[in-house]
Amino acid sequence: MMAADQPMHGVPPSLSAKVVGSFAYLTVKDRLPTILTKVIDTIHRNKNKFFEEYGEEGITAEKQTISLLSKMRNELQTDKPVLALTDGLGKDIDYWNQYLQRQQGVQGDQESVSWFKSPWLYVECYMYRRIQEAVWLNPPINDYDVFNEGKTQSFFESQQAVMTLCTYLEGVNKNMEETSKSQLLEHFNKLLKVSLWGNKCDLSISAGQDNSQKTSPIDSLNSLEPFILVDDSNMVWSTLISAQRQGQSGKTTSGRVDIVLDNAGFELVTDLVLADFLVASGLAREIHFHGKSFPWFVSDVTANDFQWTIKQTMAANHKWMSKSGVQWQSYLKEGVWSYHDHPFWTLPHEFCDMAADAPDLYATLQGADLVLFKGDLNYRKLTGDREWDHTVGFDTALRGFGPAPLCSLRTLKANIQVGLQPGQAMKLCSQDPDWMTSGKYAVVQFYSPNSEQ
Ligand SMILES: O=P(O)(O)OC[C@H]1O[C@](O)(CO)[C@@H](O)[C@@H]1O
Ligand SMILES: [Mn+2]
Repeated sequence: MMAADQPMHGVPPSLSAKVVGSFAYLTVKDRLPTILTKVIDTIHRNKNKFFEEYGEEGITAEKQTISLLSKMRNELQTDKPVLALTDGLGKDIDYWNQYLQRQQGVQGDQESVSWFKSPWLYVECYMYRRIQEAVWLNPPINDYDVFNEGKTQSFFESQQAVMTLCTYLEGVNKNMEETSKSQLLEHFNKLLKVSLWGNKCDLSISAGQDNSQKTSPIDSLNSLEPFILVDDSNMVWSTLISAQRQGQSGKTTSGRVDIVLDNAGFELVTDLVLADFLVASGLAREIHFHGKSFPWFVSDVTANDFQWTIKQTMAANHKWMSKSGVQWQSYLKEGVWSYHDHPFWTLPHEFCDMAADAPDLYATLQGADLVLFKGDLNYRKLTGDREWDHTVGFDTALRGFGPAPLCSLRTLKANIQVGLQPGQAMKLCSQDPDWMTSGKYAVVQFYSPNSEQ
């Protein structure tokens, strides 16, 4: 495993809060402490609930969790060294502690691996792991999801948009038999873009503020088109088409699509709707969803969120929404859809480390015909969260990561972007200085290992 920021020929340094005034700096200085304060507040507000469930033990656990979190907030704000994990509870602990040791080797000594001096990707991931450590160390509240309230709220606030989307899906699926290939392509493009823009709705960029979808997701698509900086959706389409094979019986079978999920709430619904369409249209045979094994980056999907969302959709008091939920549940039951998690998704590693550090996960992804990576954090990990020139190719920034044809569906919320045309970034900078962090722009960026010479 390479530690981040290791000097390597031609590979730029990691983004870091050590660059005063940078987006990384502002995130570590302001946004992360705000998130931590909200977590502390949430736990405190739920004190009575813990008491009702567990009595005095619940209250003691609440106090101890808060004290560990306040301690961490203080370490962060005073730029203290990153500490080894102590919970001994996750399968991931050795990976985290080895990563820290390597960072110490790269950055010089123990002192220098601190919150502001280390790679941003590393310390930001580490904060979420330390939140989990504080919770895990405190039974009986150790299975409490500190971000659950925000995730469920964002789902309920997007109800109108979810209903619109499920109604649209019903219209598409109902006429599938008579759909021509060009109509199919049109539906595919729409639902891929809905899933793309669904990524605007994460809760971590807004430090937990309301960020739900209020307008019709289908109607907004045309006006959003100019904000897509790279659009490789035609390559995603052709990958799906070329994965279709004629079976012996003359029946066509299609490929497997893996979706590396990002946020719960509206974004997850857009991903489920896309997955439903891919199966119903025969563009995919099987969908594997990948989520997080513990609460992560405020709004990311865990197994619990995944099941909860499908149950809520089933139980909705809206004909097409509940029909969709029932369909999704049966896809899961039949194994057409499956949900997976792996500790690697909640490690700080760049994805180019996956083949060496999580070979089982890499091999799993190799079984897919297409892997869709949702969201900003996945993009940061795909590209290593490094100071790449904007015109560097996506393939270069992936640094050998390519288990299968892959596509990033991401709205820009961090100052990294590769694969742009010469001059494109300069123009954006002059029109809209916040273009990389506002979530207003997006990319559909594709790479296939099969097209390598
Ligand atoms: O949910 P997403 O799209 O991965 O976004 C996570 C957000 O958190 C950040 O890491 C910022 O703290 C950004 O990269 C991004 O804005
Ligand atoms: Mn997220």
